[in-house]
Amino acid sequence: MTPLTIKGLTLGQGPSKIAVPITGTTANEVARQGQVARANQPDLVEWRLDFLEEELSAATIQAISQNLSQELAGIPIIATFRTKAEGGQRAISDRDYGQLLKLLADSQVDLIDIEVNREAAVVKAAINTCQAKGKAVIGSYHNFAETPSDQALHEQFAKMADLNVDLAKIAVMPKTAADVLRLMAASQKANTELDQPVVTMAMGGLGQLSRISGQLTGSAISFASLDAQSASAPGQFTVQELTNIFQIIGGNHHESH
Ligand SMILES: O=C1C[C@@](O)(C(=O)O)C[C@@H](O)[C@@H]1O
Repeated sequence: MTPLTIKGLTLGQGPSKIAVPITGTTANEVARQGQVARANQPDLVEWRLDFLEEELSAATIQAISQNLSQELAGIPIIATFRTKAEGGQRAISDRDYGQLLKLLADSQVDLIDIEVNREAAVVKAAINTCQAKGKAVIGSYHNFAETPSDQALHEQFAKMADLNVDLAKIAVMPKTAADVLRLMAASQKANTELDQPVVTMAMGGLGQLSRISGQLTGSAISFASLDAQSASAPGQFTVQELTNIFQIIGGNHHESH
């Protein structure tokens, strides 16, 4: 695995980095959450565009990303449109998804989340465009229903590696303790096999341990909500909680690899 450095922040080396999602439904609310996020000094901020109830025009994306980038003063920004099909707020056609990712490639964000299971041509073109514009691509796969088999998890990581993404992220829903442990083991294995850093989580209360065990699993980023009301996925700690936990357990040191 080769660590990835963005705006001076190195992912895949040292402690797991904390990303705070911004889930505002209006531009004003996004700006307000951006201010609160900055006060908490996270390593990264994730702008969840699927929460926005405005039209995702080029002008809107430019304006909001520029505002966030100024407000966050150097904190790297991830842009994510989590599609309904993968547990997000809004449905989108493959064509519109591809268009949106192109707009994001021209915006002020630093990393772009791309769901790798959309139409293959759309995914490939979007990855190329984003990387050509200097953005880091997070290949992502979310399963809100279950934890797929070990083989299926392996195949998802392999697909992301083939697509040459910059980070490979998998989030699953565990139904049993064994599912959580399988996800963590798949993460640890992928972390030793893939060239890119991995990001993994088992969602929900059952999966919470997976959000604080990056030193074992290699997960390079853990997502934590601004407050208990604005979680972007089940099982997230708040940023204050996660910061405290990482102070106690030493965050994440990759010496074991
Ligand atoms: O990919 C992820 C991970 C996540 O789903 C979580 O479970 O923390 C939260 C999302 O906002 C983010 O895009």
